[in-house]
Amino acid sequence: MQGANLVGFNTNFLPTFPIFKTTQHLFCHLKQAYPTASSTFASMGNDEFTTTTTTTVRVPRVLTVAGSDSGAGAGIQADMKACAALGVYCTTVITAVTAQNTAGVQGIHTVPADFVEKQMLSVLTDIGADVVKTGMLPTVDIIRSICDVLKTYPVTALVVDPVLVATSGDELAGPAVLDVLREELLPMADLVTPNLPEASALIGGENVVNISDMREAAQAIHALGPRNVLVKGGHLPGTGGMVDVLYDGVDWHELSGSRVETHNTHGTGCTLASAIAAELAKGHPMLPAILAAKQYLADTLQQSAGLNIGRGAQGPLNHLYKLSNWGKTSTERQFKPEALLLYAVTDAAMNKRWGRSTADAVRGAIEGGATIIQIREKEAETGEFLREAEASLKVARHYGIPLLINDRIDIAMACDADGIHLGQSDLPVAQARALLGPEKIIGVSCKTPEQAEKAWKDGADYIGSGGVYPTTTKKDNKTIGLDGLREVCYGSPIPVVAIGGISTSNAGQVMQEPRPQNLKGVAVVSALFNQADVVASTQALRSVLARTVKKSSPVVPLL
Ligand SMILES: Nc1ncnc2c1ncn2[C@@H]1O[C@H](COP(=O)(O)OP(=O)(O)OP(=O)(O)O)[C@@H](O)[C@H]1O
Ligand SMILES: Cc1ncc(CO)c(N)n1
Ligand SMILES: [Mg+2]
Repeated sequence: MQGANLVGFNTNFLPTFPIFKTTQHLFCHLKQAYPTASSTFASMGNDEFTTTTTTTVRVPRVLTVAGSDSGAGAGIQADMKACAALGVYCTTVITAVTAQNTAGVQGIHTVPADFVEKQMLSVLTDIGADVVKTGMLPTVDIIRSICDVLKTYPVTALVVDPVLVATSGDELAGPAVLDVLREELLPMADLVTPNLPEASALIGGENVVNISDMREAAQAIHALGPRNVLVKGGHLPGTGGMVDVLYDGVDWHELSGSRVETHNTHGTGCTLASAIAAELAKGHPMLPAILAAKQYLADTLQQSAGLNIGRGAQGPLNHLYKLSNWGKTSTERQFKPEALLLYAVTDAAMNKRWGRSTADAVRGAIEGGATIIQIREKEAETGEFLREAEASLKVARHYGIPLLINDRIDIAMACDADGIHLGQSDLPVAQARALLGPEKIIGVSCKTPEQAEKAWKDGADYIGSGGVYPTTTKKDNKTIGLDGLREVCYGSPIPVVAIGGISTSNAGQVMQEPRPQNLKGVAVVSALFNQADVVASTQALRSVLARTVKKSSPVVPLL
């Protein structure tokens, strides 16, 4: 993940943005931020909210006035998805229907200005909008209609993305609209977001090809009336960093981030402008809104880099990657029950005793044939645990072996581990799933069939069951024996890994036939890590398992 860094941040900036235009608006935004607050706000004369203690949730609203992209990468479709991803309700006024895909624009059908106005009135007289964002505005009449409507129904902020040309190079609005854009719409805007060619067109055709040009262009566009100008650097030559230049009438801010190597950049401009509109609608001031939007765009670009949608040069983003992570569902990252065959659980004290780091222990176990790793850390402080987890994850990723974190969901999330292992008294599975999303692996320790059934119903991916034999690794741990293990296996259909006192001498017994079909392997600590040679100890256990679990062996090759 890379973030947007701010160069030359000026603290005078924040109060100059008129996000809270009236006291009334301030109350609205406070109410928005604290939707469960009761009638305090109402008693301050704000009749927009209920006067009883009933909770009313006021949803932040963005109205996008833009063109439809049939390929759904840019335009109205990008705007809706970006707003949805950021938790904002997005209404849509369509100015043109484009026949468009990842290769370019094949046709444009413009909506008559009076019908654009009709759509705007439908939205504004009923649902209303906190922020209006404009995109493709193909005719002078459409721009004039929008200005007229906005004069009658003013909003908290107006974000203008002066779309002239698509990423593909196709023209979306001719030079005919430039004058009315400059003279009528831009003076009403709180923010205008031209890319380099658009900045150049707005200032009369002078080239904008480097940061110094971007600064000058931003200032010249600011002189046309908008409160803030963000000149986007997506088209800057070179492969290094990405810089957008923001000018607020007083200072320039260079907002930098790293370039994501991807051809999936169709609609980045629309996405950025609507994400800014969404953050403004939530009540954030201009600069924080832009920074938050850039972070969202950077994360989305990163998450979409490997997607393969369409045959054209510029593919779309997965705006909703938090809901559906296409990059992961379609690859080997999905949990495979066979990965439980030889489950290595690290022990910090043991590693310390043998003078090895957790990452070295993990490497040894993987090289010896471990098929999944869990980092279990009972003593370390959070920062140290995270560093150990990150170093171990690097090793595990190198070998393509999943790595889970014991108990600590914060660590698992911070290092983007493959999942988490939870005990009965840890975070409930449902909450862990809500935090980690559908793709991460969640395992739960169970001693009884009832617990196993619950883990399954709550959405766990696997069960760890034991102690099968007495163990010294876990204090006060009840031994359930082989019979207890079998009962747990029959308690649910999800895969089970046996744990507790297992070594080369008894692993064969645990896995012997007849065996419940969902018993997939053994989890071990001491058998691997309380040994002088982790690789050799793991290899020894792996060959015992290979003899008993023949069918599983080919799935995870012995390294
Ligand atoms: N490959 C990339 N990696 C990181 N950030 C990018 C990349 N491409 C674009 N951006 C960022 O995306 C935003 C939009 O950039 P750009 O200048 O390409 O807008 P645009 O031409 O209006 O986009 P479009 O018309 O395709 O919607 C900018 O903040 C830019 O820095
Ligand atoms: C409809 C539409 N709006 C904006 C853009 C800018 O990318 C596009 N390609 N299509
Ligand atoms: Mg654009």
